[in-house]
Amino acid sequence: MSGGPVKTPFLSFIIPAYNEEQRLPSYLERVIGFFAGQSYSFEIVVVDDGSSDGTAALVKALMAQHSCLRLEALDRNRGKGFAVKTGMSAAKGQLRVFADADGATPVEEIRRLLDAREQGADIAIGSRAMRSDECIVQGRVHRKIMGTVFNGLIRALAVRGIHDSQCGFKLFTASAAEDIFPRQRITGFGFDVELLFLARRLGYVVVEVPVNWSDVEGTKVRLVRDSFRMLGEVLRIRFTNLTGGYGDIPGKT
Ligand SMILES: Nc1nc2c(ncn2[C@@H]2O[C@H](COP(=O)(O)OP(=O)(O)O[C@H]3O[C@H](CO)[C@@H](O)[C@H](O)[C@@H]3O)[C@@H](O)[C@H]2O)c(=O)[nH]1
Repeated sequence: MSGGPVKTPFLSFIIPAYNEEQRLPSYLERVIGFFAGQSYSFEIVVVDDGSSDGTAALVKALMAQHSCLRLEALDRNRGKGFAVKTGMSAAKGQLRVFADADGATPVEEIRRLLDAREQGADIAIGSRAMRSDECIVQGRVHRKIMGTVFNGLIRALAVRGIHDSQCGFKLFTASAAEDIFPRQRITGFGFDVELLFLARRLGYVVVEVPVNWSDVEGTKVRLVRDSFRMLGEVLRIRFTNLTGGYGDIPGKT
């Protein structure tokens, strides 16, 4: 566990975005409005993942009005994992949070991640699978079933004790981020699992916290195709670990 409570941190809020011209503007306005009312300083880093629509242009237009906003533009579509990694390395905050562009988890839920950090977490991850009276998870039934099956596999193959590896709402301290992200290999949706796997191996305190989440129309995830890809990525994590591909990390087996 590193450090105690962090007072008035500088916080980076990273949003990976791929063809998000429809969903991003309202979320960005909400995020900017929320942080403007907080006592700490912040930056918002949007990583445009080689979008073919007007995502980058709309962020640039908003940058003229909001100095807290930055854009990292990838020259081609590289995958959510690559986009988050890029945002994390461009970020300057003592605390670094990434969140999906559709606002499935309301930005206000960040208080739950910050509370976990105050209590000693190096990494706090939003979870849709933990029971809490305060939390509402709204989504389609087939996705919930797939999520349950996928997370069961994750627990068996890669990271024990995690109920929801895939929720796109996660906080890292700067030191944890700077240790973990350079080791990340997976560029697709399976990257969350790799991050958690590396965090565990490197001895970071990972705390899972229940958050509100709702299925927002316009998901880019293709259930069958992306589920198989993720499964392949999880197997790749095991293989990379077994063959020493992660370099000098404790507990390679
Ligand atoms: N599809 C896709 N999305 C990308 C890409 N690069 C960045 N993203 C961004 O990744 C985020 C998640 O995509 P959504 O379209 O919002 O999908 P979702 O159904 O809400 O995603 C859920 O499942 C994903 C896979 O497990 C999770 O990564 C995500 O957090 C959430 O739980 C969005 O911010 C999207 O712009 C890419 O190459 N492809």
